[in-house]
Amino acid sequence: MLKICCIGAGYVGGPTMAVIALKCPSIEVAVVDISKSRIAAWNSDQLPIYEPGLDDVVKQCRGKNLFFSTDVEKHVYEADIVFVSVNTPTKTRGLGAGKAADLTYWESAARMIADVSKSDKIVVEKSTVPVKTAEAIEKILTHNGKGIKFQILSNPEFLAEGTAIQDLFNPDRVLIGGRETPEGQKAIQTLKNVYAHWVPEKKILTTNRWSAELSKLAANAFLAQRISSVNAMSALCEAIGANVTQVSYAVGTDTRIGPKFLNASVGFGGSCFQKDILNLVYICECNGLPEVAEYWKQVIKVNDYQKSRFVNRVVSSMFNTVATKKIAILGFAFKKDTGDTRETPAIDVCKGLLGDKARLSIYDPQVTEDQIQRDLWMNKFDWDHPIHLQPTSPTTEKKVSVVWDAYEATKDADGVCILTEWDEFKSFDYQKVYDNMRKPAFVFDGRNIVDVEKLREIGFIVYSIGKPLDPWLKDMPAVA
Ligand SMILES: NC(=O)c1ccc[n+]([C@@H]2O[C@H](COP(=O)([O-])OP(=O)(O)OC[C@H]3O[C@@H](n4cnc5c(N)ncnc54)[C@H](O)[C@@H]3O)[C@@H](O)[C@H]2O)c1
Ligand SMILES: O=c1ccn([C@@H]2O[C@H](COP(=O)(O)OP(=O)(O)O[C@H]3O[C@H](CO)[C@@H](O)[C@H](O)[C@H]3O)[C@@H](O)[C@H]2O)c(=O)[nH]1
Repeated sequence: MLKICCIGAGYVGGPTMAVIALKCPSIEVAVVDISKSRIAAWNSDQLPIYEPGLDDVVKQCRGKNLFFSTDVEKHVYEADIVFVSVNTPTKTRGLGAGKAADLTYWESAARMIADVSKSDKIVVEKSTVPVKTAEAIEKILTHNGKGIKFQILSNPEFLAEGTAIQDLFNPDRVLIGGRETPEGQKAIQTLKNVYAHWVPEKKILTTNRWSAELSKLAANAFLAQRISSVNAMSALCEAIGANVTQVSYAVGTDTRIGPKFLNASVGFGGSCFQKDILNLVYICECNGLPEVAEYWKQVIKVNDYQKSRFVNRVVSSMFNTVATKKIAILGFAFKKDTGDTRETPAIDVCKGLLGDKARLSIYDPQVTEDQIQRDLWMNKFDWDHPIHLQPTSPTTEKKVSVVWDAYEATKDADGVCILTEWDEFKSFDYQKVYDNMRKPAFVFDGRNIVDVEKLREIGFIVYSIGKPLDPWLKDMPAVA
């Protein structure tokens, strides 16, 4: 029986391996992690991540051909194929700080593989890594002096959170990069055979390792660039009275452009886009391409601009101060259908409002108070390390309360900010919300999900990204 081990039981390792186990009953899959609490959660009824459809897949395979364990060395030793899906955060110190990927966890996983292995193995890069990481890892693995042969493949993951199971069941493509030698091609074929259990052959692309590594960074940069482009247009729409939804629809009907990923928002979040673009920028700079680096850097600058523009709108609309005012924050996760808050725009918006001394009442159906409090006080990039290495939750800050009921969050509030597009926010009883708020009552929709006209009829002053401005907002101080 072919044995697979995946190092890293996170948002990628967990769902990816669960789907491999489901689709390949003849393969034994072990997912290992240094975090005891995470593994305990994978073995319980309360999985460590919220992902639609995941519970069902895990329940079908766990204990049969899918196992979660902290015995990292045993499972690596036994495996034929070892996936590495550990954190690759942005470096906070030293060379390349603030841009380059920190490969500490990857390197320690590679050294451990070299130490415990007694048989030949295929090692698969699942984490998103800088170009040429496979080569560097190969050097660590092949210097073990034990004569064991390793083939390193790059197999980047393209799933998006909130739709991970659908994405894994029906991927646009599976990308496998390997050496162009006969041994490299054989390893590619072995991994291809795993995916071929459910992915049509024409969707399994094979390349050399550098192309595979770069394609992952490039795909994320292209996706994020679309969002920054439409967000840049949203600022212009507000200035001239156009409607960004109409503009992006008109633009997206051009089949060369396509309609997806053109929703204006308060900004993109998530653990990948910013980190991977910074990584790409660093690689460009290291390869003597400052103009190319500058081009991609702009995608992040526009994203930061969009978040601060939103905060400025809130403050300027409310008589240029939110000090002591209660602002309800609806949604904290970086997108709907996930409890993940890594790099969520809500962090920057909340910090901006707190900087102006607002009181916040936060509601998100999937994010805990502990997580929110930690996010609001953690340093940049600290969030992307294994959980047990992250700072613990600070003492509760009086200006932030976290509640489990959206109506409670909005009660007696001066303003409401919608920061995640949870479906439930679309079908709210906004009359009830209005009746229980202080007047004038403001709604700032960072996701363009509310019916603006209906809310204005109720009496709200409404700001919606990239939409013609409410007459109230037009007379307010200029927004930076
Ligand atoms: N989250 C996504 O949607 C997504 C999608 C595609 C690619 N990626 C990439 O995949 C990688 C993992 O991302 P993630 O979101 O799953 O991260 P994560 O933080 O959810 O999971 C990583 C896990 O690795 C564990 N770990 C770290 N070092 C270890 C070691 N030496 N031995 C055993 N376990 C170790 C951590 O404890 C953690 O549980 C990153 O490179 C990321 O860029 C993420
Ligand atoms: O039109 C859009 C689409 C998305 N977003 C925002 O962009 C962010 C990222 O969304 P999404 O890409 O759907 O989620 P991720 O889980 O971050 O997935 C991205 O990052 C992963 C990690 O590398 C990749 O595997 C995926 O292919 C890539 O889509 C979120 O804050 C969204 O709200 C918008 O603002 N407007």
